[in-house]
Amino acid sequence: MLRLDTRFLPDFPEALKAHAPLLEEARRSLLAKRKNPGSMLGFLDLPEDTETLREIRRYREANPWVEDFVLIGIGGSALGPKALEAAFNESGVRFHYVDHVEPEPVIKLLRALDPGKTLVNVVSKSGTTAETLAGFLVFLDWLKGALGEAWRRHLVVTTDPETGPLRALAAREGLRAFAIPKEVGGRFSVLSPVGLLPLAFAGADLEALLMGARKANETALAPVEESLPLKTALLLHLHRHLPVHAFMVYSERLKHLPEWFVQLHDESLGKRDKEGNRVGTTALPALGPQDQHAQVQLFREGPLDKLLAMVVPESPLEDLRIPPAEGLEAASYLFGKTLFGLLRAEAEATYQALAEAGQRVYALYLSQVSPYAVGWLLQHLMWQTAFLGELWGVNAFDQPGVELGKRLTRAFLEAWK
Ligand SMILES: O=P(O)(O)OC[C@H]1O[C@](O)(CO)[C@@H](O)[C@@H]1O
Repeated sequence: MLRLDTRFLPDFPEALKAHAPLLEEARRSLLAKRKNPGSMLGFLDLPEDTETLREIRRYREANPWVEDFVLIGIGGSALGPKALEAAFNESGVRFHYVDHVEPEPVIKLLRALDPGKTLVNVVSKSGTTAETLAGFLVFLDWLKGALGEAWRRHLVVTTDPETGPLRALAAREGLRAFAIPKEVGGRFSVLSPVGLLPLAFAGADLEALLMGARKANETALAPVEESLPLKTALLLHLHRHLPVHAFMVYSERLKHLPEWFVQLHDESLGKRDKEGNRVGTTALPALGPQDQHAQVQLFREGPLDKLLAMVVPESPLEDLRIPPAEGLEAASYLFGKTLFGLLRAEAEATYQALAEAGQRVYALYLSQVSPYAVGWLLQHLMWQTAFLGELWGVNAFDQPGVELGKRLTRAFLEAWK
């Protein structure tokens, strides 16, 4: 269950009424694109794809020997699985993310792994990303060297259904490959095999995750006053003059979720609009309670240049009572309380303190950090982003601004050889 709280934004209900026609139009124009090839709205259909889910389950069951899972991918090809696996790993399979090109951690990982118990999953929609290909080449060589002809069983590819170098390699070598549907872009791919395959090895409840995402689809299509993603999109739209959008999550298990959100928000919405104006707000990742001791000072007394979203769980799956101890009277206010009670109190206190400071802040309450609620939250945020693309007049599904850096990297590598 996901619930929006805007109690510190008393002007919001009026604004929602006033902007209902604008929101209706944004939704209508988004959905009108749905059937156009290249509209990249395939993420809306992923929660219904039970066939892919079955295929992934069968693959997982056929490979019970996996003890270490190495995911090689970057950006949208890594951030979603990383966020979800950290929250829902029930299997004890160890996960390693090669979403960088720093040699020392790669060498350390290669030395620690047993190739016979390792599954390498290379994930890239395009199949051309330099960091991913570099990591893949290193691991491919390692698998071949250690396992001889058996290397194929230790490699699984997640890529475009038809095109790209990884798809071609998989076809030539007869490798097991899963498809990221054509109409699904990297940062919208967490509920495709990009996320589902690693999560199957993590033993997460994939059904519940997708069920939550289906609920988000339902609320996105609901009348404006009940449509959660239209409402949060409006909150961001009304505050677009504030340069920073802090996304603060009160859950250790969801500690990587803000990183996933940063890519979703910044890469989708930070661009030129149709008139050539620079558009976008900067998502700032924050974690509670840790960032109460790092960023909240700035949030309280620094510039009033932020819209803050706080993601707060309402109940724990399990809780732990804080025991008393003699001689530590300074902590007596904690005795007998629970860890979750403290977490909730801290989230509430920060929420109120930020509102009192004059920051614009709202909360998204998660019934629990469960696959269902988190699946709902992820799909909700993808809808929010797609709606904002309409409201801000930008294509939320491309990323022209990252191409020059890629071309220059290649030029430097060639010049330096
Ligand atoms: O999945 P790919 O094609 O390797 O891309 C990885 C990431 O690189 C980008 O294309 C550009 O940063 C992202 O949009 C994407 O998530």
